[in-house]
Amino acid sequence: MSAVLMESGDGIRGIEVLGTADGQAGLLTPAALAFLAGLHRRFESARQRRLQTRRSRQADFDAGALPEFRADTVHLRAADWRVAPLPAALQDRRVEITGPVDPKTVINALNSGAKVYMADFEDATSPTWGNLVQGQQALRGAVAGTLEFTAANGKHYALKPFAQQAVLMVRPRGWHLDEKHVQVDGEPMAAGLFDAGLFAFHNARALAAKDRGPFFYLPKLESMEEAQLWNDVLAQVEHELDLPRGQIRVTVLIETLPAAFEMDEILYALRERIVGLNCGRWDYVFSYVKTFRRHRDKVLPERAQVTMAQPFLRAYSEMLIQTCHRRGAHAMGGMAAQIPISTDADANAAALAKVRADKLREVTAGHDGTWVAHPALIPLAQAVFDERMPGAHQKHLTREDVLVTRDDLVTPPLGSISRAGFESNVEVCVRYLAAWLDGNGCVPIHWLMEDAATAEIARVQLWQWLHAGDLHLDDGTPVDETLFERALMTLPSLAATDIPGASRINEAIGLLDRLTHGDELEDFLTLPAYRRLD
Ligand SMILES: CC(=O)SCCNC(=O)CCNC(=O)[C@H](O)C(C)(C)COP(=O)(O)OP(=O)(O)OC[C@H]1O[C@@H](n2cnc3c(N)ncnc32)[C@H](O)[C@@H]1OP(=O)(O)O
Ligand SMILES: O=CC(=O)O
Ligand SMILES: [Mg+2]
Repeated sequence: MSAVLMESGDGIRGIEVLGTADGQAGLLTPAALAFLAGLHRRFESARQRRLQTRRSRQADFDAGALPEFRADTVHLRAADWRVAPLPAALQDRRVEITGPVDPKTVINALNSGAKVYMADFEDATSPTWGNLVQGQQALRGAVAGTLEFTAANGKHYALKPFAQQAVLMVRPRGWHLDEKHVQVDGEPMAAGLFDAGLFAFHNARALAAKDRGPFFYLPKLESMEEAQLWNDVLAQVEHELDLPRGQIRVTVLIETLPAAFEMDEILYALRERIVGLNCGRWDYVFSYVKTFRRHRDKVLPERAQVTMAQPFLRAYSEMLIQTCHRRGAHAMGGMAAQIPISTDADANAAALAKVRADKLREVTAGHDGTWVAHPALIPLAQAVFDERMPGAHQKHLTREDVLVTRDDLVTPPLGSISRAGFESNVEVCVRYLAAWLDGNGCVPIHWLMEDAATAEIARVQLWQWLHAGDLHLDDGTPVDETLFERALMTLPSLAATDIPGASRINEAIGLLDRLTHGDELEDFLTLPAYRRLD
């Protein structure tokens, strides 16, 4: 790593940029670095306090406490208030495509015909320095309308005219992650502040001039105080960039179990800029397992059985719809993991049928839009929403029939763990980790989209199953070290294949082995894995 120490007397003293990537000088200008350092100095201690609160809340859960609706905000839940009116560009969000931030994906997604493209620095991006710099450059080119790309096979990619493009939203990384390549006064800056701050610094005025934002998706929040912190950050960004207050708009992912108990509160904390909540189902399941890591009575069945039709997930999504519609916000659905299967027509039809059923469930329940993983799924999702949702949204569906209690949200579904389910968790963890370490944050594995959220479910389940004691597979086999080691032993041969990240397979096996055997559950896979990047 090389270091660029900015210490002229021009207000950017103390900023160190570690690592080099093509084009970084044009992004990390002295003015941009000063702006980022200002955000760090103003908000880092508040971020650390919020992370400490997460740790103490988890200690309570580990001691047997259950999440509960807050007593100190009853008045806020009971009162009538609505979020600020939504901008025209975000009235109709029926199909949103998400994807990593490399130039080809950015162009394909913006050209895809979806209403929105969420450019993802979180679950779908491995945050190598090169990926981050390239992603910020691609997004800057996209906003300027100049982004082009030529692939190694010679295929050329260019943007469609602006009016035909999806609306751009950006998902910065969550509060838990550091960006180690930018150090301020000797501390790594918050990854989310780096992603959102740098994007806003270079693009906010151009987007505001077109009434297009900036628009952000905020991931992995756990409380209204964390939402308030984002609100403070974005108000400061608006102030420094001379944007009108409330110009920056956000959609918040409700993808942690604690946040499900604070939906109203999160909307309230961000009421001047929030436009919707989204059911981030994969991180939500991950968070459920993590929250109840020490609760023997809340062990989930294998990943494939934990579908949105399970009562605890249906309760969460219906409560999200009810809450959003009461407050004038969009209630966005989530992502089915199936992707098109190019090699087998029957399997492809079955996969598409699962996606269609998922979208039908969402639109029938009252969601105002949904996510797809792949451009080929857009027509399918759009057809389902067009048929059932003739208007731009369906916020008139107030879902007053929904009554969700704490027990509805925390009661686990019945189910089992098969040998295939156990082994699949081991394989997915190893293959995903290997790809991530190799710089690829979203990969197809057995024709399912796997990203940091889906892989996390597999990882924390393995830890919980092995630490719960006295669990058995559905064929009676004990869930123990022997079962885990046997499953791991089959995987080193993957290093000789051409799957994404093959060269990092053995490293991934070692890391999963350590994570699964640890006495304490690591909060995020990406924390130890990030120490190995770059
Ligand atoms: C839990 C959550 O957080 S969900 C959000 C995070 N997850 C995501 O964003 C999923 C994004 N999806 C993807 O990355 C990909 O679709 C994958 C990895 C699942 C599958 O990728 P591939 O196997 O490469 O797909 P495939 O080969 O069928 O791609 C065909 C074309 O579609 C493009 N494409 C595929 N997915 C996307 C996408 N999400 N956005 C834009 N273009 C895409 C490919 O670039 C390729 O383009 P080309 O024909 O110009 O070369
Ligand atoms: O970010 C989405 C999720 O499901 O997790
Ligand atoms: Mg997520």
